[in-house]
Amino acid sequence: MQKTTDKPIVIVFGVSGSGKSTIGQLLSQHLSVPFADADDYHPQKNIDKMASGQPLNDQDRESWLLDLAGLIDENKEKGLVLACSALKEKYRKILSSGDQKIHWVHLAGTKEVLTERLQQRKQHFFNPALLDSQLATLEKPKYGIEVNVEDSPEEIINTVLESMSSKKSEFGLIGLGVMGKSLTLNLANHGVEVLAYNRQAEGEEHIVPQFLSENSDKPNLRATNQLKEFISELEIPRKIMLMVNAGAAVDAVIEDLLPSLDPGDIIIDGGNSHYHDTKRRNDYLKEKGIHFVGCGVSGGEEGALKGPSMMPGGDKEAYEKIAPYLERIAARDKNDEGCCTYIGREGAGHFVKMVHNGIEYAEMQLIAETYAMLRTAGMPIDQMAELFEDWNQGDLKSYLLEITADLLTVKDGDEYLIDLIYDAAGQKGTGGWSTTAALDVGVPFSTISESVMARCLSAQKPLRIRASRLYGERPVIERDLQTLIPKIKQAYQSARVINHAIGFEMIKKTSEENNWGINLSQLARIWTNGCIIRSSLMEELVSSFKASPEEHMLLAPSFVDLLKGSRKELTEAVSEGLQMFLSLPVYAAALNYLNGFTNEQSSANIIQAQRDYFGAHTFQRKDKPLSKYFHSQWTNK
Ligand SMILES: NC(=O)C1=CN([C@@H]2O[C@H](COP(=O)(O)OP(=O)(O)OC[C@H]3O[C@@H](n4cnc5c(N)ncnc54)[C@H](OP(=O)(O)O)[C@@H]3O)[C@@H](O)[C@H]2O)C=CC1
Ligand SMILES: O=C(CO)[C@H](O)[C@H](O)COP(=O)(O)O
Repeated sequence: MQKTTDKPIVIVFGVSGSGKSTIGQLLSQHLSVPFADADDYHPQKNIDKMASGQPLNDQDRESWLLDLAGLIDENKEKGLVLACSALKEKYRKILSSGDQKIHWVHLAGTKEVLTERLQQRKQHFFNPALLDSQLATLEKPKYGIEVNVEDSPEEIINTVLESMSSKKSEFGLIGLGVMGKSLTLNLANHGVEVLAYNRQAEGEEHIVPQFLSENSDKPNLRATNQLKEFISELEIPRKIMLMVNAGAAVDAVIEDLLPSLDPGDIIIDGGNSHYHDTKRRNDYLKEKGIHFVGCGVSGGEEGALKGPSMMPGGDKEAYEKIAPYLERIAARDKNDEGCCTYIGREGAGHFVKMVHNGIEYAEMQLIAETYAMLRTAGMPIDQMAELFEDWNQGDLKSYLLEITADLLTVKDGDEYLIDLIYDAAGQKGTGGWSTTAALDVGVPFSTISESVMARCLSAQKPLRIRASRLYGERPVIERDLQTLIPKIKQAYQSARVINHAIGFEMIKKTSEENNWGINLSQLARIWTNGCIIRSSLMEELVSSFKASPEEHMLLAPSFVDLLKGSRKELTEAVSEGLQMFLSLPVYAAALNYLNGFTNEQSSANIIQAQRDYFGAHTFQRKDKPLSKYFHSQWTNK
């Protein structure tokens, strides 16, 4: 993270003869910060080489530049003006490898002026004949400020000070919706000079002025509804995060930006984009020299403000440039590390966010099914809120359980608000996309796909009303809550474990297929805080995947013990719920997965025989090598 402090770090750079030391010393006096001349930090072998008329090569410069980067770091509180040639971008990259914001001042002059200055120098080790080589080496940056060496020192100092006081923003964010507003404030609260943009759509003209007036106490926060201004007011390379709706809006914003961007600029898509779209955008922008990072963000409005979980993927080089920003605003794990890690190439970041949401869908549905069982068995809402609150103190602790306990306490007049909410679930796509993606790699995904289907079925409310009238009332079967509650608690715990195993298995398989190298333990770590599926189970998964990264989660001894110990309760809870005519698709899917997963002999021999019977699809035999395929004539008729 480039931190801006009262004591700035300024690097005055340019070829020999440009006056770096003179201007640097004057600047240091004006800014009241120490001055250092990079030439004084050259090892003797470099000085000798230059004095003998030989130019330094990159290898000669590397350790010198690293020493200078160390000097900058040592001075980050005191500030520093450093005079240094820093002719190439890669040298400047080493100098700016720390977390300090650097003000770059380029002293530029013509060859004639510079030659004349060098010829007037006395007792200096530089050989004027090397000027040509230095001018050829110089790569002018697109950032920082360029001043003319022919101006007087006073004029140069004034120009530099003026430019430093009218600083551009270091990070841009597009889309001041629910997430964009919170992320912008999060960045600003962490000292980032952030500039936000929201289009001036009809009826939305108030967004930018209102946002600014609500946050007028933050001097490092700016906002505009003029795209041109937004682009020109960002430091180069530009770092622009999009928080707009997934799909066409992301492409539209990219197209609007492209004509004004420069090679090396970085676009970060923080929305819930489809990972195939992210790969496509990655390839498209790469051709144009623009870096693209598809970054899953989870935590909702509050998480985005106080610390979300961040899942960046795509261009690793670009990620490294924005990592300090993302890691700084991310939630902290229990060891105070940021809940943000590079996930993998292409759309890997958005892929894991999509599966995160799949796991989220099923976790939400499990709580909804638990509510349905307890409610049907006669538990009042207030007691259920207390029960969930109690469960949330132990092994079942999770953000989703916590908010459910809370939302069950909310009343509207005399009624619980939950009883007034129309029971048709919405969805924006990620759960369904993850189901399709699971089918692409052939991974069983039943808890998650069932949770998507449950939302689809819930949305058919008018049809359900008619059907319920035709099929009649549910049977009223007396349930003893005291015996049912512990059963459901164990069933809930085991179904959650199975659901997580299904989600992580899908990530493992897809990562292998795409050669993304996703580290499941690290992924679980960044999901321990900030995101919607954070839980104590997730904490357990960090060490479980670390111990056996290649193994199926349900083969870990601790989970084998847990599921063996609660299988009976899971079966009984599902059975009792079904007898109450309740729809429990995710509980049932979890149980069916467990039964299928742990049965050595499945019934798929029948499927294979049927396929071969009607379609000559062939089959393998248990009593023959699996490399051989057989076909039978089958009919005895
Ligand atoms: N809400 C949540 O909990 C989470 C959402 N996400 C994802 O983050 C993204 C943003 O979500 P959220 O903030 O909730 O959405 P909002 O609907 O609140 O905000 C969307 C923003 O996108 C802007 N926008 C939409 N279309 C365009 C366009 N064509 N050109 C320029 N700007 C456009 C809107 O501008 P205008 O106001 O002018 O319409 C608005 O600022 C989505 O991909 C979402 O799935 C991710 C994690 C959590
Ligand atoms: O990404 C999220 C949380 O992690 C969003 O809240 C997302 O919108 C939830 O998905 P849906 O709207 O389909 O329920």
